[in-house]
Amino acid sequence: MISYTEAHKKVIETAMDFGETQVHIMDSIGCVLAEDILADRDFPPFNRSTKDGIAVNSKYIKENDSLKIEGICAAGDPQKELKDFANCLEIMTGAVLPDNCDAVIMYEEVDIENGKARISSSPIPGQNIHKKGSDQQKDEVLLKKGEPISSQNIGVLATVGKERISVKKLPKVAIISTGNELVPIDKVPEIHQIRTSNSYSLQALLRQLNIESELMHIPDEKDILEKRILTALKNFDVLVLSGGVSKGKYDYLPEIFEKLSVQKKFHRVAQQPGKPFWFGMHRDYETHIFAFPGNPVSTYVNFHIYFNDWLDACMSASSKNYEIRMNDEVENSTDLTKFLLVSANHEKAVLTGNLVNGNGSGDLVSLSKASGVIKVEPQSAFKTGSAFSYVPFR
Ligand SMILES: Nc1nc2c(c(=O)[nH]1)N[C@H]1C(S)=C(S)[C@@H](COP(=O)(O)OP(=O)(O)OC[C@H]3O[C@@H](n4cnc5c(N)ncnc54)[C@H](O)[C@@H]3O)O[C@H]1N2
Ligand code: MOO
Repeated sequence: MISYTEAHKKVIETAMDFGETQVHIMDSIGCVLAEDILADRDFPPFNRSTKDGIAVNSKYIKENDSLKIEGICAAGDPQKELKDFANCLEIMTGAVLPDNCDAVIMYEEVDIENGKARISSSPIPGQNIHKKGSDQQKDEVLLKKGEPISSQNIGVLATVGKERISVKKLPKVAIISTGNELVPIDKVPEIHQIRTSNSYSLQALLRQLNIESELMHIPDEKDILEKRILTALKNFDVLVLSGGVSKGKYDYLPEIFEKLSVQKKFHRVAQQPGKPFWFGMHRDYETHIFAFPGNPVSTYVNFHIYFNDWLDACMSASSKNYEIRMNDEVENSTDLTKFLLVSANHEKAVLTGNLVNGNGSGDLVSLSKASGVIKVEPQSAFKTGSAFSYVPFR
């Protein structure tokens, strides 16, 4: 059995590039940019008024002058021109500063009467003007290839006219549940049966990562497992399985993978939950297999501590590291790396957490009370207030 650190390293080592694809701007949130996004023009593209008021030429006017109003510059009007430098033009926020003007005085500082504007102070050149190119200049890189696209980035993409964007392609994933005790969620289970909750948790997690996936259920029968897993290996980039990898008489998956020539990278990790995790790759089809143990907490935690980091590596994105201070004493007297469920809070800008009590890795409702897990090294004990590496669920 290998350690969690070794297992994690082996998973990350198999990360691969799935190529690029073009998506509509509104389907790009959360995707990773596969192209640099350049400024198609200066930002702002013209000297832009930041106030509603009057545009003037500061060199030709002084305090208490009464300036004749030549006209109005609205946002959306092409640039106008101040004819007489001692006059002014009314101007609206977002309008192009007229030619021969170098300052804007806001309405609150002007008295307008009979087509004239009296000013109470001398304007400073450049006041209330958002200067052309002062934010960014044409052809500057606004968003870098490799950056994840956030909602803040959407406005930037829109303003440079990128309706379709080149992003990193995400893997095609099949979620496979195994086990004769499982029934679909629209069926009422017999007393000895349960509904297949892991399939939906996994699909939800993948959806949060923008990955659409296909659900499959395969009964515990070797011939059917072999046939259907072979088909899935040929048609998907990743198979995420839950269940069927431990020591049970019907835990056929490791032997089926071997029969189908899937290269085993490891089976079983010195960790809890999630010890019976099986991970491998089919060389010919380049399909990755994450076969998570069936207990719901094991499946869910393993997805976070392996799959998420693997996907980040595939997207050349760096995984985030969080630290949390625990309000409880924490102890791990086993030889396994433990991942304990915690509920986290922000206290004075510090992330703090409390242990979530649960009934082990079969207690899926305990997951709903948790916001993530902390990693606790084997044979260790910590006082209240100690810091841990934290993996958030959301
Ligand atoms: N002799 C041993 N027995 C077990 C060991 C061990 O080391 N030696 N490890 C235990 C650990 S730890 C785990 S975790 C489980 C994992 O077993 P499997 O991966 O083989 O999973 P199953 O036996 O098929 O199922 C376990 C449990 O999970 C439920 N399950 C499975 N799939 C789903 C699903 N899609 N949705 C909801 N729940 C699911 C299943 O009904 C079982 O209750 O093995 C221990 N045993
Ligand atoms: O490790 Mo198993 O994942 O505890 O139930």
